Amino acid sequence: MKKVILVRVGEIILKGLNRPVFEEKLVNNIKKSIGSLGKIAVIRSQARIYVEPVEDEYDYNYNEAIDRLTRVFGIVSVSPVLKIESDFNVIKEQSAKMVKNLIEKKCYSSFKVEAKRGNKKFPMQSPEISRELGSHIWENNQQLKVDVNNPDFIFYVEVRESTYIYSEIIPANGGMPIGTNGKAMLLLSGGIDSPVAGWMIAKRGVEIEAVHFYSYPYTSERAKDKVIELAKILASYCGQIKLHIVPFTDIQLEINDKCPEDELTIIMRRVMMEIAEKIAESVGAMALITGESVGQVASQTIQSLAVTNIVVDMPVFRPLIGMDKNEVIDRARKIGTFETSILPYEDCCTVFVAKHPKTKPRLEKILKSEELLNIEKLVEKAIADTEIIRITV
Ligand SMILES: Nc1ncnc2c1ncn2[C@@H]1O[C@H](COP(=O)(O)OP(=O)(O)OP(=O)(O)O)[C@@H](O)[C@H]1O
Repeated sequence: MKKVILVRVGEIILKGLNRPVFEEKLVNNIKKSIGSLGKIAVIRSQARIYVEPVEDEYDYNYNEAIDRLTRVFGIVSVSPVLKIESDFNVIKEQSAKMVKNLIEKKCYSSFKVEAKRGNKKFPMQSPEISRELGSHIWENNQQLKVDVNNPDFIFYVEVRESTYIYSEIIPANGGMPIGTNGKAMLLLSGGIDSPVAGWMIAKRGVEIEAVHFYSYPYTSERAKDKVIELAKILASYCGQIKLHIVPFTDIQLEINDKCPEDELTIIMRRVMMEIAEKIAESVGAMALITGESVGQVASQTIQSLAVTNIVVDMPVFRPLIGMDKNEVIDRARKIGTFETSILPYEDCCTVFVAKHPKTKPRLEKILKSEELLNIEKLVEKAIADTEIIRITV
């Protein structure tokens, strides 16, 4: 008898001839995610993946493994499953026991059994298994009634070489396995939006690195720790993240000193994009990601986004572009970044900020203001002094 986790995959099933490549990536990502929990095998079988201990009765941190698997992109759901011998007496005994445990924890009052027979050597057919097992479960748990139309829970039995019994299907995030869609560079602030933006693109199988602009001493060590914490939460989905912390103070002081006050934000944003693109190129990332959304703040009008965008050649992914703040907050809560994002530490964007920033900047005017700057060397120095932190779970 083994405590197994049944993993269901989503979109990669549609990948036709490329499917094995995607599956292999997913299996590797699963191994990386739970490898530290013990001697656990990851077995591919038809459209499913089984995560199971290498030895019978082997004890491992089952709940932690389930939790980690629900974060691996490419998985649509998981089920905690008991793998037992394909012998009907064993199936009956273990099923009645499993249901007893279940109804001690949850107040269920009705159920039905759904059986699937994959092993044609097994002497009973699926409807007979469902019927016989249903009545055995009921005899041992008479507070339950059978309801085939609208049961409180379904008890699943899959008879293959071995038999798998379970009742729970835990939804995961779906998406594509990380590493199947190239690499992108996330501009990660300490706010609510950019961690969600990074999560959404990572979900599509894109490996993520992150760049954070840090204006010490105008922003504190704690602001930096907060960004590291956000990157750690993202790494719990992505496996690992390389975080580039760029010292931005000298550049901000130069912009603050030489440029019109109402252009500070837009010019600062353009320099950030330029630096992020340079770092992205140096690590083989092919796109940038930001947490911008149309109309959210002055620097996110269409005119501002256009003036920001034009400074880089790489595609800029803005997955939140059409989302309302509330929708972003909901997502941030679900993925677990919200509580960290709202910690009240300042970001470099909030330190040097205009009272009335331009909402409709004109490119010619911005370029003219940028001529006053002498930042090429400062940019080079900021990149050279960038600290790299490798974040793993
Ligand atoms: N200090 C920073 N380091 C890295 N990227 C940043 C930084 N500040 C802003 N950005 C990037 O610019 C985007 C827009 O930032 P802005 O401050 O205008 O909006 P925001 O809605 O407050 O974003 P967020 O909630 O992500 O902080 C952010 O989503 C992020 O991608």
